[in-house]
Amino acid sequence: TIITSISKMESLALSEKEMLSVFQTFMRETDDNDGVDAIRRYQDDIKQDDIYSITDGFMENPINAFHFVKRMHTIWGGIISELDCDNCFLHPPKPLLDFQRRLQEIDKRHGNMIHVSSADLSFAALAIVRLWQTYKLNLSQLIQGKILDEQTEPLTVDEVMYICRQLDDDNYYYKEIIWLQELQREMRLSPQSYTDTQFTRVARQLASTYAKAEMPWQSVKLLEKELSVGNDSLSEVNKKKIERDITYFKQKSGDIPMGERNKTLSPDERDVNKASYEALCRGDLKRNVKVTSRLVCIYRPTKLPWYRVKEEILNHKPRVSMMYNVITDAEIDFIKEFALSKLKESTVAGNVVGGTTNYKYRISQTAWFLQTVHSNFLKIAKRIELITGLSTKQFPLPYDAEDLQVLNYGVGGMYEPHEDYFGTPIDVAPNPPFHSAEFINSGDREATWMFYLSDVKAGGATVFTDIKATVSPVKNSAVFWYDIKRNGNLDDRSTHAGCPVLLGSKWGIYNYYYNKFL
Ligand SMILES: O=C(O)CCC(=O)C(=O)O
Ligand SMILES: [Fe+2]
Repeated sequence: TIITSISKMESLALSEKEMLSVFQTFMRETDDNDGVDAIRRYQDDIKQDDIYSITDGFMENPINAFHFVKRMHTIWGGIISELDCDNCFLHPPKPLLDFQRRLQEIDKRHGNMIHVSSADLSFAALAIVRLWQTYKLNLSQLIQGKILDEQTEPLTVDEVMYICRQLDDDNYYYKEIIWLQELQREMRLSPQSYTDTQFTRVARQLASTYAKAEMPWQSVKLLEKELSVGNDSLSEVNKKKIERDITYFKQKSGDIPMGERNKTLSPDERDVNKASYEALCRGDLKRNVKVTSRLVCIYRPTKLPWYRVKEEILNHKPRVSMMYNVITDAEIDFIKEFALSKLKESTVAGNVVGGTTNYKYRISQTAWFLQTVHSNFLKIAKRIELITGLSTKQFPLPYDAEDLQVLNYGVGGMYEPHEDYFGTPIDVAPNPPFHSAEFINSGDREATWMFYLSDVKAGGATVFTDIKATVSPVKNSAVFWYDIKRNGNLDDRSTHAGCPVLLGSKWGIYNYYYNKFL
């Protein structure tokens, strides 16, 4: 899926401009008598201004990204499925075949990305909810297209309803109700901007959600209110629909004794469990002064007398440090460019779930590189070795260091709390991209190094959930920590996460070093 990398989406936006131009050619070469109206009709949906307004950084705003994914899926996806329809055109005219061929060329040139699926759209919608929840965004502003101080196109009623349906599919009724109520409130502030059918749809969805949350008497109440408020403006058809719903929900309420109609809404268990992690992501948790008063910055010596690194010690047990100015802008530019076309969906590593993608858990794309792939990679591996004192040897086998992973996060991209160690010997159940031969006798991941290749405008911190530390990405720096104790035991205080990216495109290079204990 495309939404797992912001930078991939930026490339896709370039393809869209080319798609528009071949569509325009198709429009010029055909007319109403060619029997291709099914495609020509899309002319009205395509807003050239929207396509041309995409400039640098556009996709770094999740609302923009959502609008874009929606357009790619519904409009371009619609055109593509018309073109791919085998029985629709018995004698396809030449311009149609040309159009089809040109789109395929664009697709091929840009890495086969132009098919944006309904799954992409659903993930983008859920990303908006995740960001709202994690960063406690103001929902009214969010619906109006505003995140922090960035204003963009508002979410349409359709889009909010779509987001609500995604919540519904996952049984997140509490959140769905909050969203629907906010939407209803927005709409009532300027009723003239909406149709009575829109009001009816929102009210009926809200009623149905209340019923699913086992409060059908609330469904009755709010629909009755909708009838009285909208009395003059509702069409007969919509009134009928609402009346029918009222009868239905009254029946449902009938089964529930009056005394038991005091249920109130409460947040979903799944969200309650995440509250402290989310507070860390916002930087809202204060650490114990006993711990923080012992934290210092040092010039960390290396084997080279003239090379010292600015180290900010963020925690002692286990040691977690930020290292400043350890990669140059030139190296960063090279590596991003080098990695972009090789990015693939990130998998969740480990012996148990190894090699699987899980979009509830991790939303990013990764490219893996041997150090020898280019001198720049070898150079940064050597630098890490110099600074940490850990061996980064890859050959001869076994590895002391894994391949370098270049990573770019997606829309609302994150990596939920986890440990980097495997906990069991890696050669037991190796999974791609791990190859058994390289890891036999390597041991387990004992330390993690992560370069930040970008600043992140908002969100995207690396947080340690046990020691309660929040590390905000700073371009050119790196965070370094130990996952295994000196005695070789796994250190469960190393649990950490990459928080959802709110605004920006987060890039990193990750590297893991092996002990020989297991
Ligand atoms: O991106 C981050 O901040 C954390 C990533 C991480 O923990 C990992 O890739 O293992
Ligand atoms: Fe990690």
